[in-house]
Amino acid sequence: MATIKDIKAREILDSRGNPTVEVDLTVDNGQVFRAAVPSGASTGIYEACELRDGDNHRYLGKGVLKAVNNVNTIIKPHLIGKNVTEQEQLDKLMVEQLDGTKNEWGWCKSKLGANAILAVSMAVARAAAAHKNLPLYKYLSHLNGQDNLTQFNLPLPFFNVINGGKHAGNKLAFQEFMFTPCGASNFAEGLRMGAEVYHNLKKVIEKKYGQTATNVGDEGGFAPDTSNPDEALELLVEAIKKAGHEGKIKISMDVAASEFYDAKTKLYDLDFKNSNSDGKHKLTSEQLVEYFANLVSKYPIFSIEDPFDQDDWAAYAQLTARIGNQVKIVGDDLLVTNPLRAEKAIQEKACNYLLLKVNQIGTVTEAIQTYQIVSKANFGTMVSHRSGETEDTFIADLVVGIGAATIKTGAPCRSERLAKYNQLIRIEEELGQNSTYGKNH
Ligand SMILES: O=C(O)[C@@H](CO)OP(=O)(O)O
Ligand SMILES: [Mg+2]
Repeated sequence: MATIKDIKAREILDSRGNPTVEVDLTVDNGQVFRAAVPSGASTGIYEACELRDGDNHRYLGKGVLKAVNNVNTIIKPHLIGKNVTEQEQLDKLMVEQLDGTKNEWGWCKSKLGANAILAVSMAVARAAAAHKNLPLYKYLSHLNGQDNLTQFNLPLPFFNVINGGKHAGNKLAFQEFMFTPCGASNFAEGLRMGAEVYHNLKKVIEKKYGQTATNVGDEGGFAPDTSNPDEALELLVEAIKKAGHEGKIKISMDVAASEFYDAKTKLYDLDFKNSNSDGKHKLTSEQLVEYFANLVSKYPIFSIEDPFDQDDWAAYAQLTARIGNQVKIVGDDLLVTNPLRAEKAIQEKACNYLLLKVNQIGTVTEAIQTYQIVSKANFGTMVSHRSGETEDTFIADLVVGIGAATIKTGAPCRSERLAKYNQLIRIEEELGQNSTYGKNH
């Protein structure tokens, strides 16, 4: 048995220079296991609570000293002496007994903070994996109810190379334009192709808009000064051709439409970042359905994430009925990795793919639970980073461990993104013949 001897939380900075929570968990033999939580910018309103301090002084972003203090003074005394292999019980103890806050969508973690709870939850999983002498992905596969697997799949990576929405200072409404090297023969080759397209995209953008247009957004993607999604897609198609990977790549978008929906008028403003807007780019849900159907007929599109606002269930169902057999309709703000919202989406046939972000729900146990719920309904799952990231690589092991088919963790540049992609390279190398790539997406 490996028991918890000490837990220490601290405030560190994420990739945007905002405070976030990191935890060091020490077990009885003296080994220390570390975990850090990421933070979103286009956060869904139904996500578990990310506890932030009231102050705005020390940094541009608000601090997380309350969450840190909750780990050090409330969670720690209750976890000391507990067995690290009891993930589910420990997560339950933190969520239900120590926190205990609930809303219509279940445990909302607003007392201790999902950021406080998750950092501990992830560190517990790392400690248990080490105790069982397993790489983290194999231990997470055990938590997913699959013991002694010998064969693992490496996911298709989705590189976010053109940034818009809340993640960039251009006028592009859609937040992310991604591509995936589905024609690669393994993950390492896929990552190389990713970098090749990325570098070619830089040249294409430079030629079209000039040197200053190659500035990057929060996730390392370029942020050219266009407001037109079609134009962004054309740039990507050209870069793929230029890199010589035509036919081997598919494209995905995260529209992050909650960011530009007006609940009063029920309109989506595709020009929401343009202060000189003539107001001509406001679309109804029905018009947006047509818009997406048209894009799907023109480009090799794999998935569309958050095509509508997080409460526009009817529009989701309409789009899924219309093009859901050709493309994945991915729920991020819609599902927020929440078991109850996942069940509602299944019932209403609102989408067919889960975006899984561990910090949206706040424990490893609940994240896996949501994955299992959607998997039973034949949804696929894309594991995801946040726009504010750290060097923690937990999600790379998670995607392989639970067997999710796809992952998005930004552009193939910037270390907080590459930390995850590079960890996947290592896992693939370790598995050797026992790995496949890009299966079951
Ligand atoms: O919307 C998203 O999918 C994410 C990650 O790319 O962004 P954020 O972390 O800002 O919510
Ligand atoms: Mg999203």
